[in-house]
Amino acid sequence: MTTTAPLPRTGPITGVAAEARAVVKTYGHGETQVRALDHADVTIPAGHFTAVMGPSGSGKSTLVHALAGLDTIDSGQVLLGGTDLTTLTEEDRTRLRRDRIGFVFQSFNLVPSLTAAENIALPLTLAGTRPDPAWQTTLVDVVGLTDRLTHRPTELSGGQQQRVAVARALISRPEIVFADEPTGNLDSRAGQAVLGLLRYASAELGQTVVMVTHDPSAASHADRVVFLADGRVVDELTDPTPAAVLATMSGLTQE
Ligand SMILES: Nc1ncnc2c1ncn2[C@@H]1O[C@H](COP(=O)(O)OP(=O)(O)OP(=O)(O)O)[C@@H](O)[C@H]1O
Repeated sequence: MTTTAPLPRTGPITGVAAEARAVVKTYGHGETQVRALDHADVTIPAGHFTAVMGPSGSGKSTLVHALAGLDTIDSGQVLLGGTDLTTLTEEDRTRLRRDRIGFVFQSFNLVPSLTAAENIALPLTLAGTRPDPAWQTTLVDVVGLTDRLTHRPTELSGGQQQRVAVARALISRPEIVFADEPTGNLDSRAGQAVLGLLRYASAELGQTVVMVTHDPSAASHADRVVFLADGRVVDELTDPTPAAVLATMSGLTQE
């Protein structure tokens, strides 16, 4: 990662980027019904790097999908900036995701037929706009892909593909970037590089980042970790260390 020049902040570093209020989400019906979120409350501060942890099945993905407008909820409120997502139509949510949110997935989700440069620019291409050349150059430099821009995903390592995905998530300077297990398919060195980038995006660019992870060491890169159990936020840590995250996780029980 090249960090020579100071970079412009992408947004405010104070205030609230997103909020879930008393969110309930159930799947299925009758006896097979599962309450994935059970009055979950969380506040995501703008410009911070927040990690979401919790035992398997505690509702992490469901919470992040609700915050990102990927899924509807049964009751409660989800706010992104000043927008209440629960009042939006499907079409408006789709547009909001495209225009205001960046995503990084465990499985990279790059378009195989496009080069790294084209993948990075894709959110803007889809929105009918073009990247700001200076910002694109800066991002490509930050993620260390300057000499890989004409490569297609199959010609890149997993770590390089995920760095393309991080640049793609940042290219439109979204209000919030959601990363769902971004290091889950990477070896530890490539994982460290991706975590370093997310941390850099937040600390140096003012980017709000929310990351779901199972890994205490990954979570310790965040400013704050929120812990879910049984569909609710039950604890949080500020300036986490891997040991503190592990200790908190050990104290959580899941049916
Ligand atoms: N589409 C679905 N249909 C039915 N049940 C679901 C669905 N998605 C999630 N669930 C259930 O909701 C609960 C919460 O799931 P969720 O994926 O949010 O948990 P998680 O904490 O992200 O788990 P993991 O760490 O294993 O990925 C689980 O009991 C899960 O089985």
